[in-house]
Amino acid sequence: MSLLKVERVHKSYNGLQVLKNVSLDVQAGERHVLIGPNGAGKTTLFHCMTGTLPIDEGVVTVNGRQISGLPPYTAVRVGMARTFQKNNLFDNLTVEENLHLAIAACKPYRFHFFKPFHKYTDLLEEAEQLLKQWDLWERRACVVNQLSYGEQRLLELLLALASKPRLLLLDEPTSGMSPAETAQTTRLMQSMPRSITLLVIEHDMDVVFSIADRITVLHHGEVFLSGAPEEIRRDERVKEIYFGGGAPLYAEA
Ligand SMILES: Nc1ncnc2c1ncn2[C@@H]1O[C@H](COP(=O)(O)OP(=O)(O)OP(=O)(O)O)[C@@H](O)[C@H]1O
Repeated sequence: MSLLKVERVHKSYNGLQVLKNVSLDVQAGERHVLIGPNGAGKTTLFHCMTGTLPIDEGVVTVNGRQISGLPPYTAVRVGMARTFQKNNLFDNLTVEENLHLAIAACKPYRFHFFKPFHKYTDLLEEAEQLLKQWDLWERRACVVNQLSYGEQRLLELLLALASKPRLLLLDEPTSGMSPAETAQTTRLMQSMPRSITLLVIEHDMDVVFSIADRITVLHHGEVFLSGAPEEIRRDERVKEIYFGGGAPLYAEA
């Protein structure tokens, strides 16, 4: 069953056409990875899907509900969450405080000035569970600007999970990470329940082929090819697009 449908989307920046007739179908539970050279239009497509940028033409639906042409909070309401290439964290707050804010933002709370924070037990328990589940419990009292870049990116992923999304869009989740952090983030994506559908922009081919059920290649703003990982791996034209041919897209086991 299709969860996300992008149909014939066009987008230009000041006359420069960046997306041309892009269609994409992401099945519920799928791990769908979007690849393509720098400037192919991948992040722009995320912006268009989430309503961060208006699209010129086309339709985006989640679970049959049209979200294109509507404000970004509509995407959140239908269960979409995303991370960005750059972190959007509160640098001077702790890991735990950032998470508390993210959880609170998704709840219909009315905070009471005289109610001590420790009385919001469901919120605190939810934060504890997420921190333990995703290996950030030991780092909960650290101020964000004391974390490594990789830990900050991991925290941002955790904040996206706090909204209990059914569709999670990750924009280059491993960029700038050490090999150990990349491995940890890959494991995290692999271990997410299938109730969360993943659409991931990724350049690291080891990560791509470790997580993908399906891969879509974007090139010059158009869908060049969409298929199973094996199909993409063997396609000479995809190698050509990425590396000018020659090098393998992914080391054969
Ligand atoms: N705000 C903007 N105004 C004008 N042009 C833009 C803007 N944002 C992106 N572009 C251009 O649109 C094209 C697609 O950019 P986009 O960031 O979507 O590509 P990408 O595939 O995500 O690249 P990367 O892998 O480097 O992140 C590029 O030519 C880029 O220079």
